[in-house]
Amino acid sequence: MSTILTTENLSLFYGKKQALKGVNMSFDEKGITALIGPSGCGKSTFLRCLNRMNDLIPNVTITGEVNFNQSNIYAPTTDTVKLRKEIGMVFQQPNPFPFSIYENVVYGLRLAGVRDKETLDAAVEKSLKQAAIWDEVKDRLHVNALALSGGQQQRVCIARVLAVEPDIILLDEATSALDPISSHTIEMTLLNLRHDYTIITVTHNMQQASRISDRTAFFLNGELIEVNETKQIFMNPVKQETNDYISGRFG
Ligand SMILES: Nc1ncnc2c1ncn2[C@@H]1O[C@H](COP(=O)(O)OP(=O)(O)OP(=O)(O)O)[C@@H](O)[C@H]1O
Repeated sequence: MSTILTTENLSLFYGKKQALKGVNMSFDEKGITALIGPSGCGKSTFLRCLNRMNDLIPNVTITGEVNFNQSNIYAPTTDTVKLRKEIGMVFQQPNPFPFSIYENVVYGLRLAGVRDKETLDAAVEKSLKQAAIWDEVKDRLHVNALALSGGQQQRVCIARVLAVEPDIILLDEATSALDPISSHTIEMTLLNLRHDYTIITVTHNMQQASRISDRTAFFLNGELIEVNETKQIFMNPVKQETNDYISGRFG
């Protein structure tokens, strides 16, 4: 299996406060990695570093490297719009644009200048099928996406990311605002997508991490404490802190 993404000595400061401390981590192509750890340990901060979403926050200083396909995404020449297509992101709160389902899905393609209706139609069908929502919406593609349920909106957001054919999908607590049935549907969707995409997901839900992820990384106070196959992390962690966390001693 080949490595798609690595972080090297990655640190991040919000003003003077250090939120990430020299994180070294590598991600193989395909499969799901879950990032777990107590509130405030830096999981979301780390995730946002992977496609430069922290650039949008004032007073942030980042040191170290994030290498994607062998080049550092923090190089001044990086095209961040292109980067965020290659490394797409799904957020905690479903955030469809106030347009039709169809226009949400083709948004990135239109921005990239795609105009051909057949190409756009095909992308809509393919992405909505991949996001496991095609059957529910195929007869109302021109309805406003905001009219859908939260779980459906989140799957439209996943389809919007998929439409631009990313290599990596980042999810920041993407099911935590949803009801259990919608969460389950998204989990099933991710389990199908893991064969074709590299998926990195922040979750507070340890059952979810153990159900869906291939690898799990445990963070504490801005440090990566341990990363390994999910079974190993939950059954036989190497570090005492990991053991304490997964056995519910803190967090
Ligand atoms: N925009 C920001 N400005 C200043 N400090 C921030 C900002 N975002 C996060 N932090 C701080 O950085 C630390 C790490 O936060 P982060 O949100 O990455 O943790 P987390 O593990 O994802 O937490 P949670 O599970 O609660 O979402 C926390 O102390 C947090 O207060």
